[in-house]
Amino acid sequence: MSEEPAPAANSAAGAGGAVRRRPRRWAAAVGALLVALLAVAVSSRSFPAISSYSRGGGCGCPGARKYTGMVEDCCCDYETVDAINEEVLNPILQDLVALPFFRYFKVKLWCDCPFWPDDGMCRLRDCSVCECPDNEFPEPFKKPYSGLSPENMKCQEGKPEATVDRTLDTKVFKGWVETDNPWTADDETDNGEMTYVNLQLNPERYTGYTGDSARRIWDSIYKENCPKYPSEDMCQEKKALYKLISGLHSSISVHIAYDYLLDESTNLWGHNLPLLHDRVLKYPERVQNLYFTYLFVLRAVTKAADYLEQAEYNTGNPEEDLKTQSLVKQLLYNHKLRSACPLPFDEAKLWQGEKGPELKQEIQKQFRNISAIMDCVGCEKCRLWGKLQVLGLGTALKILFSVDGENHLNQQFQLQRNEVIALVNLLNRLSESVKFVHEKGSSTEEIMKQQSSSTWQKSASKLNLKPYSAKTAES
Ligand SMILES: Cc1cc2nc3c(=O)[nH]c(=O)nc-3n(C[C@H](O)[C@H](O)[C@H](O)COP(=O)(O)OP(=O)(O)OC[C@H]3O[C@@H](n4cnc5c(N)ncnc54)[C@H](O)[C@@H]3O)c2cc1C
Repeated sequence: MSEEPAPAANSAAGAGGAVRRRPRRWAAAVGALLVALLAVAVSSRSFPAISSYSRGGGCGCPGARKYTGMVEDCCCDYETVDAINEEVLNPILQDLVALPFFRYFKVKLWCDCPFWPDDGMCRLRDCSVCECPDNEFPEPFKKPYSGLSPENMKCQEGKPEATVDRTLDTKVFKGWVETDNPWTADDETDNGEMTYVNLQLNPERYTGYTGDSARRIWDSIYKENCPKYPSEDMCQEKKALYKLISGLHSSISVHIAYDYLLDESTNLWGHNLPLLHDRVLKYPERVQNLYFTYLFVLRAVTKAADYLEQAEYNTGNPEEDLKTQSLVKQLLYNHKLRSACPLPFDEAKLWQGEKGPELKQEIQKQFRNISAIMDCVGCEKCRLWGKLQVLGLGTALKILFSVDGENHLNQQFQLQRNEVIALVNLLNRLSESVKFVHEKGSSTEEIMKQQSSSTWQKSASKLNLKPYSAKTAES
């Protein structure tokens, strides 16, 4: 696997503006215009259906797939992942996460960073999370009448003054237990500081969180907790941890590109395909790691099928709850999925050597650290999704590695309600990323190849504008 080149300065991210800088309106306008032009160029092209896309020639001819064959270290190929994702998994997951059981996530949002002082670097309203009033929860989640007016019944983004009652009714957790997850920092049992968030009202997208603060988080994760050694020096297990984090990172970048603030002055949101290219597509390894993480989490979900099938999905709304149960079953036992990709990832190959138990403890500690670092993310919405997705990964790790001698889940195996919510939402996020990369990947790459600096110069001269430079900005 090739080493990644040093990161280039990202013009697309620059168009969104750096943290704490005054926006340079004309530069932002040109940037937004170019992004919008590219988005139109790409979206006006016709995209073949999965089957013809998969059939592209294997000789570098137009239409050939860039990613073919087995996803590295997994047991399923790219073509199958794309087809199954689009036809089966993505539609089920999209419906599932919109249902009451899966849309409320319990999270401690205001946390002290255990490693360095908080340096909130978020500049957008979209960075902050809408915490939902207690009376928006499903019936069994409710505490007795709270006296809030009907206006407060809906969670409204951008209303930081909205009263949030954080009292929780422990009956909510009926049938669900509070158990420790050895893979994550112990966040779940401390109910007093938890709040419920409606994930549907807080989509993961561009927030403007960037610069030193974000960089420090990723640096600390990669350098201290899952370094990428040269392949030959890296054992399977450490390689898997690196790939999981890198795959998650790719997915976060894809979501930023998918839902980006193209023009702040008109509040225009849309796809930022140059950003997708610069942060993900340009590095094949990042795409590969995204597919790896998706298959890893999918394997965890299917491995826990018996447990998840029998879990209680009670929110006090029988119709919605029945739908939840039915969709969970469709997800777990879909025959197309089971026959096309019966074992997405083979976890039995890990921890086999003499040093297996020792290694497991070491990697568990590193992952717990990564989970604790999420408290240092300086943007509330990024922290919410960072915490949810790291908990989802921790849950996948717990499922895959809580096994008896026969590699079945051991008898005492239990999941918390929040772990199940995190796991399914994470799978949905990854599924969305895989879908977007599959749909837009090759055309974006093709256009980016053709797009040279001359395009920029042409567009800039038409508008009688020059590309951004510090000098012109100051003058
Ligand atoms: C937990 C977390 C959640 C976030 N959520 C959001 C969000 O919801 N919305 C938002 O707008 N911003 C979010 N951010 C910020 C976002 O991830 C970027 O850090 C930010 O946009 C700046 O991007 P960048 O181009 O500097 O590179 P970054 O994405 O910060 O990457 C830093 C460095 O890591 C390496 N790298 C990048 N991608 C990969 C990969 N896939 N695998 C391996 N190495 C890689 C590269 O060397 C790169 O230079 C989040 C950050 C964190 C830490």
